[in-house]
Amino acid sequence: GIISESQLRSSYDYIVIGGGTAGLVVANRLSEDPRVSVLVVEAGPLDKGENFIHIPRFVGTAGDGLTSVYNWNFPAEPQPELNGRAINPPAGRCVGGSSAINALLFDRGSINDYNSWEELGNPGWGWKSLLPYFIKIETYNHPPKEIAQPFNITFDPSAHGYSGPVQSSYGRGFTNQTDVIFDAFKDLGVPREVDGTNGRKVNALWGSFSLHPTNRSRSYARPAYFEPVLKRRNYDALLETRVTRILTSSSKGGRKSKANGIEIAKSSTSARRTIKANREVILSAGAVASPKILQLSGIGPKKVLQSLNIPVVEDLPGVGYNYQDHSATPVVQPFAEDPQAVNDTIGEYLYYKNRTGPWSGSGLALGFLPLSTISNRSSDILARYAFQSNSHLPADLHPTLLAGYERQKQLLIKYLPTDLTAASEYIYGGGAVVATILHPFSRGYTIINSTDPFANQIINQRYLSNPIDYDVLVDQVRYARRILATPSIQALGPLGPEVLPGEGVEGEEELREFVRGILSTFSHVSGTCSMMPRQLGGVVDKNLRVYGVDGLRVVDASVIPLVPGTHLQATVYAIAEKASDIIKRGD
Ligand SMILES: Cc1cc2nc3c(=O)[nH]c(=O)nc-3n(C[C@H](O)[C@H](O)[C@H](O)COP(=O)(O)OP(=O)(O)OC[C@H]3O[C@@H](n4cnc5c(N)ncnc54)[C@H](O)[C@@H]3O)c2cc1C
Repeated sequence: GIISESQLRSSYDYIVIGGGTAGLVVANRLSEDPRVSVLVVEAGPLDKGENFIHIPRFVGTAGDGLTSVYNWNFPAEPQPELNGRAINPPAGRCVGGSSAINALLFDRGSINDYNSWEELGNPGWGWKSLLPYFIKIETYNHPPKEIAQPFNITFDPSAHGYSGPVQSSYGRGFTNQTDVIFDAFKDLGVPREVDGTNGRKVNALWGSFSLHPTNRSRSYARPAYFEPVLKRRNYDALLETRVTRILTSSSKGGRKSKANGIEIAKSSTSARRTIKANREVILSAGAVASPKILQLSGIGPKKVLQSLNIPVVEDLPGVGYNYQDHSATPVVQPFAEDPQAVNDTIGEYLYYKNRTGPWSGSGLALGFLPLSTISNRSSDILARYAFQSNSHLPADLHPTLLAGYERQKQLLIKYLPTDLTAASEYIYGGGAVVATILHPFSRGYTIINSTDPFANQIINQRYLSNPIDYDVLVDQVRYARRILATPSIQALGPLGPEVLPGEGVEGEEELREFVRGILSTFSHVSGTCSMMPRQLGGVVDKNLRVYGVDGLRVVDASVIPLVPGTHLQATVYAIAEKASDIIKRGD
């Protein structure tokens, strides 16, 4: 159960750092064996059931801005390619982590996305191996006839799970704007897929939400994986406590280190305390915090550690590097008066009456479009990428990281021309098309510049540092305009003039300037403790074990070596379920 510091045992078999999306899965599965003891340490509190956590109408608002209580508020570096703007990556800071504040989209990437993980040197991580785990996490609730028929919501029953912890369903707030983008895609010749969760995550398709099917509140790691097992006597959760360091000792004649516990603290000034791990420490602090904790523990790029006088436990240049994210550009032609603008008085009434109406959410009609669909210069873009020099990369990049980027490049060049890999995602609502780049070529990093665990780390996403990303983003904006210009969208009218990028903003350079001013994050940070061979800059092996340190694994979004063309939560849950099986087997 939830314990106070005074109730801590002096040791546990497994210690899980971070009670977020992945951490709560691992703690749940490991504690299924009553003979082992499990401790989860989470920095944040339990949420208090606020509307902004639970009601679809308000999703996203908990992650907004720098003031939200359940957001880490990590400050990032100003980005030279974004006119000096900084984009702070939101991240959940409560039981459930980012699954408690995300935008509820519950989907999977394409076959190619996961097969490329396997091809990066990770046997057992392709689509076929992951599908059983995608099925295991999910209870899919078919859309009822009254919405499935008028909105033609199709699905592939064989791709879904029906008894997993996470509820996947549709709200009841459907309007004629919900699926109008499908009509626009028809106008543009984009095909419809039956279901994007069966590995064909391309073209026009419906997406469901991580939403409870009857009370229409968020289904996240807390109700799915935490609450049901809290009574287990071998499961302790310590909240509002930060892990400051992983403790290691030398073993095997001093040649290899071993993780044997953690250090914790309530605040920067409070006394530190240590807890022993008899078997393993599992690091699940998320893609921003996990590399920081490794670096604070002496596991990371030697140069960074030595500059701070941190004793080097293991020189791993990849820790904090290969930082990837999805970023979005809106194109807006607003309604003179939006006929579907949410009336909150009616919305609230319907939600509390019978969980219907606009507050209950809907389904999402999405476009996941291949590069050749959104761009008429796709082969030119890929050819230039293939023959590009490394001048856009930091000059002192470690050779293993270079080798890893090179291998990722080969895979992107192999898959981006195919019709089973999406380059951009499109969503429409309220006069706006939001377009998101799914396979960016730029790579960033996050490194510590203080030995104080309570100090901020440097987060430099290096958005658009690879100039070829501009071409994709500019063409993605042009294609969004084509969507808005279709007869289907125009018939929704009366519409005002385009406000973003704005009428007359046409030339390549003008559109680049628009992108610099508007690009925002889709909060899909990944890659910072990549699962890859060590010679490719990897941090963990295919069993998610940290290279060179026994008894230590990373299980969260940071192990994703190449960001998939999808929203990340289902993928993170699936990784954590697979990891739990691996840990139980002792592989
Ligand atoms: C605003 C937002 C919107 C998103 N929208 C979607 C969406 O609609 N659909 C989708 O599929 N994905 C979405 N995502 C992405 C998805 O939610 C995340 O990729 C996923 O939840 C990450 O899981 P994780 O386990 O890696 O990290 P998290 O779930 O973030 O868990 C990490 C946990 O570790 C804790 N922690 C960190 N440091 C310490 C420390 N030192 N000591 C103790 N605990 C610590 C944190 O408090 C947190 O609880 C969104 C993400 C965000 C932030």
